[in-house]
Amino acid sequence: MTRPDDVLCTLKVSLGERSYPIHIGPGLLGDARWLVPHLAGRQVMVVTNETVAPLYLERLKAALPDDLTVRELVLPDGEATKTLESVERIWDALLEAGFNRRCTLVGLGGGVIGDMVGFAAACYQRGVAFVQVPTTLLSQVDSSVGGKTGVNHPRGKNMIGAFWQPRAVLIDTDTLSTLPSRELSAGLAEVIKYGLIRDEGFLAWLEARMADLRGLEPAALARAIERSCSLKAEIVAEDETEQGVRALLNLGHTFGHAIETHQGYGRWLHGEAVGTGMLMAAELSRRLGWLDEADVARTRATLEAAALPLAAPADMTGEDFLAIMRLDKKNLDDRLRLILLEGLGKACIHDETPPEILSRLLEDFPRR
Ligand SMILES: NC(=O)c1ccc[n+]([C@@H]2O[C@H](COP(=O)([O-])OP(=O)(O)OC[C@H]3O[C@@H](n4cnc5c(N)ncnc54)[C@H](O)[C@@H]3O)[C@@H](O)[C@H]2O)c1
Ligand SMILES: O=C(O)C(=O)C[C@@H](O)[C@H](O)[C@H](O)COP(=O)(O)O
Ligand SMILES: [Zn+2]
Repeated sequence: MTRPDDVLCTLKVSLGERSYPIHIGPGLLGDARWLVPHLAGRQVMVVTNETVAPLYLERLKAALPDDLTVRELVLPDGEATKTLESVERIWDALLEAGFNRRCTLVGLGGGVIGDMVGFAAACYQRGVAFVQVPTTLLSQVDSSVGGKTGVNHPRGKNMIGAFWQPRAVLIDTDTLSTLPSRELSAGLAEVIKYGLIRDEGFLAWLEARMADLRGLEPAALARAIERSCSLKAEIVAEDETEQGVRALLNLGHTFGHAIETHQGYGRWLHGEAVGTGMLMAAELSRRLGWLDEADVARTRATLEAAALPLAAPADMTGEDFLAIMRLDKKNLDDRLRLILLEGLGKACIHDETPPEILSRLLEDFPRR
């Protein structure tokens, strides 16, 4: 049994009058004290997938008191299942169980589950409570925090969704012990993102500790999760609905989402596409005169140390990129808005990239 003081830390996401906690530590999943205070009423629907269920569902359910009505829904796995049809299955299950407005949805899994459960909660009976229990590194450092929820459309990532904040985020660091190494690397891409956009010191720390992180060294992982969540919480508190600074969290995503969409959801992991996209953003920043060769080399080396791909798909042309990038949610009117780097640790929103410089980058960036 985990004692409360075993929790490594609790952070807070402050949103005006509202706030919610992010609890980070080993063993949280199986301890009622972290989940039960955040339930809205007596009805609980735990939504997970077929990979995570055999690993963690029983442990989570065992922590819930017997006098609650608990239902579970186990969805298929994979980015290709992040669809409205999957969300409809959640709504069907809630209605079938007769759940009302005081129910709570619990998303147990990676970002795909978390994004869908959050969206289901945002819409069910016009909005019910939900709690994020993220089990991948990517979901622990990024998707579980901040309230972006939704599903993909064949024409673009996360095109249908809502801002809907969880009541709490419970990060059980023990769950990372079962994560495949490719998924760990994908999560490291979003961790590196925080260093690149906002914290050069953290980037330097990541360069020094990358081997420990890939080796699942507990203290290194805890520090990476805590710093990432705290940077994300700070940005979301400043700009909940992406009117300004929150767009910086999209570094690498305009290119990365284009790769995911073009290749078919699931072929590239989100973190892999974002890693390549961040290198594209760094190279574009260099061509605009903001970064020097050494900055780009450092970005490339950090991504390489995390075992992330460094080249775009061989079958994707510059025009393929542009066609999808034109639909990006950050764009205003007909202007492409990109997140670029004025320096390492300093990102900016840019909507004046000369089209010929962008097109050349999209054509001559390495392919694999
Ligand atoms: N809402 C946001 O702010 C936000 C931020 C970043 C990413 N995202 C979204 O998150 C998704 C990517 O999330 P992800 O990388 O977690 O992918 P994912 O949810 O597909 O999980 C990755 C894989 O790991 C498995 N898995 C999960 N936990 C495990 C564990 N502990 N042990 C073993 N296997 C485990 C999953 O079943 C899946 O096969 C994308 O759809 C992306 O768009 C959203
Ligand atoms: O929280 C945010 O804001 C982010 O942009 C985090 C991203 O890592 C994440 O992939 C997000 O889902 C992308 O959002 P989108 O609005 O570009 O779909
Ligand atoms: Zn992302």
